[in-house]
Amino acid sequence: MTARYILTISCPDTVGIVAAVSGFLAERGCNIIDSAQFGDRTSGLFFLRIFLAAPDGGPDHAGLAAEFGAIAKRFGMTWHLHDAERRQRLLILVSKFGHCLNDLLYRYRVGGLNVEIPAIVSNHRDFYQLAAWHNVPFHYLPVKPDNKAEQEARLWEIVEQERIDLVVLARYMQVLSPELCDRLAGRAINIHHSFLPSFKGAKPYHQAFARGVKLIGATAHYVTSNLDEGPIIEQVVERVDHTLTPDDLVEVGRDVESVVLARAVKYHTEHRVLLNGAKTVVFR
Ligand SMILES: Nc1nc2c(c(=O)[nH]1)N[C@@H](CN(C=O)c1ccc(C(=O)N[C@@H](CCC(=O)O)C(=O)O)cc1)CN2
Repeated sequence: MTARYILTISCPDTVGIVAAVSGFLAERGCNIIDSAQFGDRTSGLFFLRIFLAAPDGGPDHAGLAAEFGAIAKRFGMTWHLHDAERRQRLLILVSKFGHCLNDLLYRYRVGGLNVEIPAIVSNHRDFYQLAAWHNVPFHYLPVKPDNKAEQEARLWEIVEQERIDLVVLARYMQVLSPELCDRLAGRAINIHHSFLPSFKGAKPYHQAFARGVKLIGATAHYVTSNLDEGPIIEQVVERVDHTLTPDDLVEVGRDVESVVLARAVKYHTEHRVLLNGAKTVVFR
């Protein structure tokens, strides 16, 4: 079967990057199936994503990567050559609200996400049966006032034991420590139930009700030690009005949160998201 890869690149912007990369691929008989690029004039950085097919009998993954090194060095690239067929391994974290977890598990079941989900972790037992129904191991890791470090150590053990690529905070209502955020930098995505930067922290729907907004939304972002400040991957808004109570806003928000988180997980696991400082470039 023809090997397919996704090449992602970021580097200082200059003339000749696309020509050099496409020339490298053409010389090796690689076919470009899809390509997208962006030059950020503010940061002076260039971003490129190429979905490619390599010829049978040509260089394998390691061979292509080794040969690409010279070009990468010439342009000072941060780059990755991903196996397009490889399913990323997800760890889903959840607390008491299960709509995002339920949505992700259904998309996984019907093949809407090219991933594996070897584990779910929760600080509550509420979704033990949902996990069992989907045949996904469930780990109950309660958080008490004096056990945060031990709880996070056990969480990290699961990340390592299950060879986790991406941690998804699907309404996980515990703040991760700076140490864990550093270990999971660029591979932990949280769904915040507001249209950031509005209404950070806990209870954003009550804040929205009190403010009388006409639009509410949800934001998927990478997790950093600065609460709700991580690079944004996806946002969606929905119109609301004066007739809706806080509980009504929570209900409207459930659907928006589920869609936003699922899109962000899909974009990340398809290597469509590149970090650009405190922001992202998303090749949708
Ligand atoms: N390091 C980070 N950890 C988490 C983030 C983040 O951005 N950086 N996002 C949160 C999710 N979240 C909002 O989206 C959020 C969750 C929880 C809280 C909070 O104040 N939690 C209290 C405990 C609440 C409880 O026990 O129910 C706390 O941790 O003291 C604020 C925002 C996920 N983690």
